[in-house]
Amino acid sequence: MAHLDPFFKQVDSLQDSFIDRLREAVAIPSISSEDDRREDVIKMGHWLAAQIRALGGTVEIRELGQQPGHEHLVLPPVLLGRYGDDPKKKNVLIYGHYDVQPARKTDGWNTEPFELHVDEKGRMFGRGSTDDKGPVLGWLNAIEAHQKAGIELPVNLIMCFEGMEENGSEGLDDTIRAEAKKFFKDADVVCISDNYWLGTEKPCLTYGVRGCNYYSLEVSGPGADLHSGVYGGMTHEPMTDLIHLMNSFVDSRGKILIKGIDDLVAPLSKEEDALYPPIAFTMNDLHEGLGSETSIYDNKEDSLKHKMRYPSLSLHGIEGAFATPGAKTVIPAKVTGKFSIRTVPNMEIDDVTALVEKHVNEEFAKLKSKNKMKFKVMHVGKWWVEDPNHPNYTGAAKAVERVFGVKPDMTREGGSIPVTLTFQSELKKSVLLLPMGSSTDGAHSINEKLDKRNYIEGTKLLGAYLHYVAEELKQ
Ligand SMILES: C[C@H](N)C(=O)N[C@@H](Cc1c[nH]cn1)C(=O)O
Ligand SMILES: [Zn+2]
Ligand SMILES: [Zn+2]
Repeated sequence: MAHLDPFFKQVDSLQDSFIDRLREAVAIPSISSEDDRREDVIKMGHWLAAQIRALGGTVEIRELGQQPGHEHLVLPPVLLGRYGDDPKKKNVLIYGHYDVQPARKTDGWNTEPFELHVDEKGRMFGRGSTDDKGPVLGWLNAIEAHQKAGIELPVNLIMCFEGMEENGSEGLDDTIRAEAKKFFKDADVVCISDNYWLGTEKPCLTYGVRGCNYYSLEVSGPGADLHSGVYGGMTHEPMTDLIHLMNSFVDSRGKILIKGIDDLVAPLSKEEDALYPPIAFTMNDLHEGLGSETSIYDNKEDSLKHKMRYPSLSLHGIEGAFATPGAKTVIPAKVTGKFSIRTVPNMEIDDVTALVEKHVNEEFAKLKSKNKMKFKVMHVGKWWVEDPNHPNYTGAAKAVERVFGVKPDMTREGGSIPVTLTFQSELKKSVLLLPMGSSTDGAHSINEKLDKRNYIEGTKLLGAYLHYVAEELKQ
């Protein structure tokens, strides 16, 4: 595919303007989980639609109405876009999200999270740089570089970009179901760039994700926060009860202590066991990503299995807890613990929830507390696994070899992208995850970044993939 060379050249010469495009995107604090940022999420959706239109694409802005359970909030729109409409070409459906996780400088960022900061090593710091604004813009960059190189895209693009991915993808599944036989009806394959390489050097193709069941647990008792000197020892304390419950879920080696969870996990076959040793990943890669040597397992195979094919339970935080510096002698009246379980084959969402709820009720009963406890499901998304031998994957593997000169690792993602399963089951088409960012990008963390190399070579990869997958689909 010699005709890709002028495209690659254009990507190189346009790199400064591609970085400016990312700078503009990062400057919009589109945090989907914070009520007072909802306007910014909507603004970001409109900014993205304008970018697509400026490149000659069309966009329908699908409004989703009020957010269920939070009726004071309007859901950000889903963007349904198209670029190219040639009936002789195959159609690639691309998905991404334009919302981001929360970020404040005071969380420990070295630079302002919503100002793109490029350092001397080419690391581009900013919230959303790798998750998922950089990859989404990679698709637009690829279109622009094709135009400037005078090369036609070999496929039509169908686009689906949402603004609630980091907050349960509210409203998206219904849109996909409603559009499966309409807007998405011509899609031949689906490609999503919204996850990460295992390390920093070798690209990967990802054929699975873990699911995520996210829960909250509220414990309340006193009518208001109390003075611990005046009432301590005389009342059931909500925080004490909550800490007991939160401590009963998982041990410090990551073993889930909720009865019955392990029985839901598909057994490891010999064939699957053999997939892990060849993966180019080292304990150093893991330690670099962790920023420490606090890994539970001391070998890569066990580490990878516990990321890719076993469940994990994480404790995320406690609302209402006294969390600011100082030494306030308070008994919080109401505290809400938040935790989630990353699920894997064959764990069904409702079976997991039933076991968690039973466990919580039994543990709370043991406390004989007069406090009130409320267990809630905040959001759920199921795991997904795809056939990695489909032409969607062989095409992508050829594109990786062309751009990076290596065969990609085949991985399953530890994070969750519930829409993968929705696309697979509603459209009955192959879904591929083709990541741009690396393991050290710090998605969801402080100092999130995307390396310039990953952004620029990643843009080439997304463009090259369209050519190779078009070829593979012809055969
Ligand atoms: C992998 C993807 N970029 C991502 O970060 N997904 C989120 C989605 C989510 C949020 N709540 C539950 N799932 C994740 O895996 O945390
Ligand atoms: Zn993401
Ligand atoms: Zn994310």
